[in-house]
Amino acid sequence: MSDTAKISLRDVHKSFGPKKVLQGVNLDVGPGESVAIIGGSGTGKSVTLKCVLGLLTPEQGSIKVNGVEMVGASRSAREDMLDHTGMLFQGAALFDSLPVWENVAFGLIEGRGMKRKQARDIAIARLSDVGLGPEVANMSPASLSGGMQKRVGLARAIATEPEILFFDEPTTGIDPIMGDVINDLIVKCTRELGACAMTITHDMASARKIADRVAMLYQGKIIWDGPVSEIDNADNPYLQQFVSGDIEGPLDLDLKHL
Ligand SMILES: Nc1ncnc2c1ncn2[C@@H]1O[C@H](COP(=O)(O)OP(=O)(O)OP(=O)(O)O)[C@@H](O)[C@H]1O
Repeated sequence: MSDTAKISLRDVHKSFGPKKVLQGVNLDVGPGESVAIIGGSGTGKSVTLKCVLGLLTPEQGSIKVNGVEMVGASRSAREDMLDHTGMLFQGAALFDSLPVWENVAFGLIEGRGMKRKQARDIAIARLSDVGLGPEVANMSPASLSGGMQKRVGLARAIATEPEILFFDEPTTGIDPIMGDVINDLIVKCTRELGACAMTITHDMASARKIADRVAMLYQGKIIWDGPVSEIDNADNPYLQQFVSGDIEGPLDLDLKHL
């Protein structure tokens, strides 16, 4: 798998002072595949994502994106990688100073140098893909509901037709019904692009819907990795406790982090 993987992590270690967060993470995301990294609060999901995006540097291990080593990569190699990716941030992270369409078109105008008129037309088409009409194009993101902001964030993530999509806690902060709408849109948009996706989430309903495969992070390692269809029958007590949400079980939930 690692030769053809779009994203490949090998023996990734990341510490903060004495705190060892990642202690040998191995994970592959294949072409067109959607993988969710699940795990409790503070297990290192965000740290893993930040390492892949180059926002944090692991002290050991390899992270390849499209076959290119990202650990210790030059700024231009990292920018080239980011040019092929789209990202839906937790909380959408839109610029309130720009109208909705310019948020969606940001990567097209700033990254690709596209003319504003053409970029605006594409932005309106992408907004339509996520169920938003042209009337929202000139609105300020601040005037939208949380669910609409997530949709705009998704439209922005897919605007440049990336090969790789990252979703950071896509359903956090919105109600379960809107969360389900976002999950459906993520599946639709990812499929239409033929992109691969890496999602970090602690929302099992979202992971089940979005992902082909789930990888569970615990104590710095992926302790279970398998198809979504095998989650319920998996013989792994850590995964079972996490999936069922039981308080009692082998997961060593460190209450200091909650
Ligand atoms: N920049 C940093 N400096 C020091 N410690 C950090 C830093 N970033 C993360 N950590 C620590 O790494 C651990 C893992 O954090 P991380 O944010 O990856 O957890 P998570 O699994 O994403 O949790 P959540 O679901 O609550 O967001 C935590 O103990 C956190 O305090």
